[in-house]
Parts: sequence; structure tokens; C-alpha cells
Amino acid sequence: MASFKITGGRRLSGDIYPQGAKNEALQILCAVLLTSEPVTIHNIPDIRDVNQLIDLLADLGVGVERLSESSVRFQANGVQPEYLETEVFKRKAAALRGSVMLLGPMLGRFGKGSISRPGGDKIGRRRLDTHFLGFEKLGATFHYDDADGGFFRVEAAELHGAYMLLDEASVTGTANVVMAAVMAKGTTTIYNAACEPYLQQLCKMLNRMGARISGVGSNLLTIEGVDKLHGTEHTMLPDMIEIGSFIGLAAMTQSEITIRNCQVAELGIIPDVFRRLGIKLEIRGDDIYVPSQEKYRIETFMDGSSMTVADAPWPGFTPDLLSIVLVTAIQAQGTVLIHQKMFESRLFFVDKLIDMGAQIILCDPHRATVIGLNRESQLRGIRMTSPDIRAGVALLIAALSAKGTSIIDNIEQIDRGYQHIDKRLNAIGALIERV
Ligand SMILES: CC(=O)N[C@H]1[C@@H](OP(=O)(O)OP(=O)(O)OC[C@H]2O[C@@H](n3ccc(=O)[nH]c3=O)[C@H](O)[C@@H]2O)O[C@H](CO)[C@@H](O)[C@@H]1O
Ligand SMILES: C=C(OP(=O)(O)O)C(=O)O
Repeated sequence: MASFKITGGRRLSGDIYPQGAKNEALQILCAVLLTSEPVTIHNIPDIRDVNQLIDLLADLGVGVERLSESSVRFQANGVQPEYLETEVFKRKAAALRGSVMLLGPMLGRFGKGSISRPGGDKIGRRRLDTHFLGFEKLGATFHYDDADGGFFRVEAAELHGAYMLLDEASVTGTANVVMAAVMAKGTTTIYNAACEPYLQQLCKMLNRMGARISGVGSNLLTIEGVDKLHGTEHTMLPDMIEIGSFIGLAAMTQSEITIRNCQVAELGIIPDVFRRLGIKLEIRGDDIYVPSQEKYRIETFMDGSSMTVADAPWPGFTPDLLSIVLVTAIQAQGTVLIHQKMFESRLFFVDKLIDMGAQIILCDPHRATVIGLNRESQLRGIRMTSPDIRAGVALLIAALSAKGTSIIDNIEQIDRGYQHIDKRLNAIGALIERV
């Protein structure tokens, strides 16, 4: 288990480039299974979850040719569906959340798919009903084997288009059902579809491959099944969660940072949520410039009541940035209620922030109130463990702003989703050692 040793209290300055989006990459990589022709993907982030998924594809028989550090050509012309039944696959697939999205394309193209209970952050219940109910609507049979931590199988001689109202607007669930439906016979209508930019990107890529998906960007998708998909090229968007993390980092550490090539039009409400904390942001072309700010004051609502930041399916605010908003509010002036509606175990890391000197009241598992310190006192460095990917980065931001040295253990959680974060932050003035 590796750790970061962080010397806090340093101001950072300079340009930083966001990596390609992790959660988009996990969908896009699974979609290469839908055709036997080459699919070239650019701006692939070099992070643990993505590398593990690429390994799984290679094990499954997909040709993987690295063209550069961030571009790979895939060709799924030798896929061996039996591999999904092997012990090695079961073990590897259980290491990450994204592996669940192998199911949809395998079912759509080869008529069967199986997966062990996928991993990912332990941030509360993460049920898969949406995925399997959707597959069943398309005509697949579903079987769950309780042994060895759980193993799911889906099978269908032929999938048929259907109308479905999803149980919930699940991100990976929608991606899975879309990928299964693109080559089903007839028309599929998915209502209450998730429409995060990750999904919009997936649907655009599938359409370039010959799929016929309309309604992209809305919660009503119509998919006219086609016989076959073709190869294509695709470039991942910059990671909006990383962009938000850098904004919070800049504010907490009074740093002047330019986040380059952000594709600002795709960020939805994210910049505005940070503005509500009082953080000044300048959009300069496609860059976001965050000036060094000693003070930032949390806004109130129009009626004067305290600010709440809550998550919601897109175009609402992503739950993956709530931990970052929470940590950023620690040095603001004012009070904000953070309401994590989707996950019930994602706020417990505030204990560590409280140990560092933050004023936070954990109201219940879903809600925490942050009373900003307004820089009247500085956090102090401590030793802590990263419980999940976003809490890990929130703790890293706290540590970078703190007086003294902090140690963060279990940084594998951070490496799951942030590419060489120590090196990239050190390049603009941070002092983070991997120990
Ligand atoms: C690999 C990947 O892409 N992971 C993301 C994906 O996970 P994932 O696709 O696993 O998450 P889901 O969208 O399925 O659901 C997330 C949680 O929100 C709840 N829920 C969902 C929809 C809804 O309308 N109401 C509701 O309460 C679910 O019950 C679940 O507890 O989406 C999550 C929600 O944006 C993100 O946190 C994860 O980073
Ligand atoms: C929760 C996350 O990831 P995963 O779904 O892979 O656990 C995340 O990216 O914040």
C-alpha cells in the first residue's frame, strides 16, 4: 500500500492540463467490442482503472496496439467469449466498476455475457438492477450465482427492441443497455436515461460506427437497431471531475492556476457551483483561469437562506465533485450544506478534515454542514487514509493547504482515477512524495 507525504502550505502557480475523462473512457473502451473493425481511441488517461480495463480487453482477445502514450487502436476480431467464465477474469473484473459495461456489448454482439460483482468505490449500495432489467426488456435471460461473491450471467439468442422506463437514471446502466440495444432487432426507446457527457460521447461514437441513436443529451433515447457496426476514431473529453478538483485545489491553496483545454461548453453547471462558493473563475477561450484568492465568500440563496450544494443526475451537479466542494468550503467565508443524495457512505471522510481543524457538522450519512474558516486558522497536517477516489483527492487538497506535513495512505484509490497526480502537481509547485 503506497502513501503520499505532503508538505502543505505552498502556493501553486502555472498551467495544468486535465487528463481524458475516466468515466467516459470506461464506457468507450467497452464499446470497441461492438465491431470487428479497428477503433482508435485518443486522450486515454493513464490511470489504474483504465489500464486494468484495457488488460481485460486484451485477455478477452481484443487486439490492442499502442500508437502513443494516450492513443490506442483496438480490434475486436478475435474475441473469446468463454474467457468471461474463467477464474482469472472473475478476479480481474471484480477490481473495477467499469468492467460491468463489458456485459452490454458482449450480449449485443455475441449473445451472452457474464461478470463478477464489479468493484469501484465503496461509497454505499451500488445496485445493478437498472442494467439487468434493461437487458431483460430486450429479451435476455438473467441468472445470478451467489457463489464466490456473486456472478451475473445474461444470455439471448436474439435481442429485440423494446420500450423501457429505467428504474433509475444509472450512468453505467444506461451505457450498458444502449450498447446492448444498438444491434437489437427493431426500435428501443429508453426513458429516464442518464445523459452525462460520458453517455453523450458514447452515443456519438456509436452513431459514427453506424448506430442510429437519437435524443442524445436528453433522458429519452431512441435506438433503431442496425445489423452491424463499423470502426471509428474517438477522442475523450477532458475529465470534468479533474477540472473541478483543480478549481477547488486552487481556491484552498490560494494558487493561481490556468486549467488548459477544458471544453468549457461540456462542463454544465460545474463552474457555477464553484462560483457559488465565491470562487472567481475566468473563462479564457477554452481555458479556466483561477486567480490567487485570499478570501472567497459563499453566496446565499436569493431569499437569504444558506447555500446547499446537492448532487443530481445530469444536467444536475455530479456526485463525484461533492467531496471536492466540501473540502473547498473549509476556507470560505460562510456556511454551506453539502447534500450527497445518491450515495450513503461518501461523507464519512469528514472525520479526517475535522481532525485537521475544519469546522464541519456531519448531520447524517447524506448531509454535512461546512462552516468556513475564512482563513482565520489553517488546517494542520495529519496522517490519514484515502477511503475512495474523490475523498482521497479532497484529503490531498486539504493536506496541500495545511500547515506541516500530512501522510495519505491507500493512495491506490487516488491512482484509480487521477493520472500521475503527484508529478503533475509538483510541476506547478506542490511538494508531494510517493513513499
Ligand atoms: C464508472 C462510472 O461511470 N462511475 C460513475 C457512475 O457510477 P454508476 O453508474 O455505478 O452509478 P449509478 O448512476 O448507477 O448510480 C449511482 C448512485 O446514485 C443512485 N441514483 C442514481 C440515479 C438516480 O436517478 N437516482 C439515484 O439515487 C443509485 O441508486 C446509486 O446509488 O455514476 C455515478 C453517479 O453519477 C458516479 O458517482 C460514478 O463515478
Ligand atoms: C465513484 C467513482 O468511480 P467508480 O464508479 O469507478 O467507483 C468516481 O469516479 O468518483
